Amino acid sequence: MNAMIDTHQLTIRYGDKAIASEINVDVPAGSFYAILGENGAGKTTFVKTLIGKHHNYVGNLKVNTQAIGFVPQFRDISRDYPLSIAEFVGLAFNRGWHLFNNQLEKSAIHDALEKMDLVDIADQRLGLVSGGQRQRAFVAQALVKRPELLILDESTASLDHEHKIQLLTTIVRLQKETGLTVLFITHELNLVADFADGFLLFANGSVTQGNAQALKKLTVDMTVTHPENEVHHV
Ligand SMILES: Nc1ncnc2c1ncn2[C@@H]1O[C@H](COP(=O)(O)OP(=O)(O)OP(=O)(O)O)[C@@H](O)[C@H]1O
Repeated sequence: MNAMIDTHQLTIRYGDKAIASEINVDVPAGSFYAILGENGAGKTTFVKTLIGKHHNYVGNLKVNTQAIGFVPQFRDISRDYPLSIAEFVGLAFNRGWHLFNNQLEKSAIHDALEKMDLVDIADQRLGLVSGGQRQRAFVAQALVKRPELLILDESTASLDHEHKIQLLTTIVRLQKETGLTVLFITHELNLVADFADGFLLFANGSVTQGNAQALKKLTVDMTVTHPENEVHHV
């Protein structure tokens, strides 16, 4: 299968300090990969490198698409945020606050809203909807330009269990139906162990790649260590 992401002896740094060294990974196109590791292990820096926002690295990095949707970890949306969900999703076209989207853009916005099950509430203000609906809107905005690679940075972290499952189910359905490649940064192995095709584990300055079976084993091992059932320290 074609690789979506392919690295060879990739070392990512801040200044002179290596955050992750000699990374050799190969993420197949169309797969769902969990990105795992403790706080500060380098996951976010790795994805910033993939999307071209972090340039301090040596070695080889190939990302086989320019069409990348990224949902960052933190977004400050207060209750008085003025835009509706549809307007927020339309910001992907970068027209600032005056939203005059053309027909093609409008249809792409509608598509993204549909994919994330947001059509019925598209006119509601983003600041006033539930946390789960807001996360879906963030993902919809990342989908507007029809990416081939979708990267989510802890998108389920703030949600209750039911909404975590709902969001993930939608994303996995999209991945299967459209051949999207998904990188999902998470601390919750239990959440992804049943359907991820593989994982990249950031630990001790290096990265280990594993398949679905290895992820299940890792999850069992970690759940024994962390009986609260949510794994925060890999
Ligand atoms: N702008 C920066 N300058 C210098 N060092 C940084 C900068 N941003 C992050 N770091 C360091 O790089 C390391 C990796 O951080 P990164 O945010 O990539 O980790 P992470 O695995 O995404 O963590 P988390 O799970 O907390 O989001 C950390 O040690 C962090 O302190």
